[in-house]
Amino acid sequence: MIVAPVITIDGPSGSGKGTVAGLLAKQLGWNLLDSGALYRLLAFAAGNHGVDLTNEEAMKLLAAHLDVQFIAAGDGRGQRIILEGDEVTDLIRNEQVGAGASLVASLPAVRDALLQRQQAFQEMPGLIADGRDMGTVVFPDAPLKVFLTASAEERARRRYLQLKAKGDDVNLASLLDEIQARDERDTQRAVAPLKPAADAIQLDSTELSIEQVLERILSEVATRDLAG
Ligand SMILES: Nc1ncnc2c1ncn2[C@@H]1O[C@H](COP(=O)(O)OP(=O)(O)OP(=O)(O)O)[C@@H](O)[C@H]1O
Ligand SMILES: Nc1ccn([C@H]2C[C@H](O)[C@@H](COP(=O)(O)O)O2)c(=O)n1
Repeated sequence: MIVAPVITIDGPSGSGKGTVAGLLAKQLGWNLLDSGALYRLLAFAAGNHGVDLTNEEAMKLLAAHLDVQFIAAGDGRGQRIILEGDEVTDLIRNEQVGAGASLVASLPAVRDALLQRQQAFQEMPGLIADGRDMGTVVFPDAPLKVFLTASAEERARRRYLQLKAKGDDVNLASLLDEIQARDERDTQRAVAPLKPAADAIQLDSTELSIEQVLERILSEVATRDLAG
């Protein structure tokens, strides 16, 4: 049986995983898994249904029955996300939902409930998967694993510019605090903590442009002859 190749991109919030994963998927014509969106959707759905984010049994049920569709927009806007029939693509992209997602993601039963759903994205001709545990837990046999980092200050600066461009009222110091709190929770949790896989390539993007990061990853794709 031919197995679709997977490129995993893990790293902390704001390091550029989602941006680079989307560009890579587009360039290679591969499928895309934004695993963080699943945790964000869960936190968002819990809010809609009045479920307590720390209630592991209730969150596990919500995860198992999450009605979500990822649709490639095909208009340069990336993928659109539909939750229970409603478009929530932009609604899940704020630090409040991100913090809720980080909380929910520390529950082992929730991670278990989402495992197979994530692995089902592995289809031909290939998959780009971004998150925190793509290379360590979800796709441990991936032929190319990238761990993308940047300093917390640079990540907060990027997030500030991103949210400001959307018209959000944001404060750089609070964003830095939120990013550091999320780093702490994501790296210190007992189950599937954020860490580089032993065989991951580590890329610090603090002083690299998006294009430079993409170029480095594409050169690894070529070296490994992954794109056929
Ligand atoms: N190398 C880079 N240089 C400058 N800006 C960047 C770089 N990489 C990403 N960005 C910008 O930083 C912001 C955050 O990037 P992105 O959403 O891809 O990060 P992320 O790692 O996926 O974050 P999260 O895990 O929280 O979803 C975006 O506005 C993106 O355009
Ligand atoms: N594979 C993953 C993906 C995400 N999470 C958690 C931790 C993050 O703080 C939160 C939101 O992710 P983002 O959209 O910011 O990438 O979800 C995780 O634990 N494992």
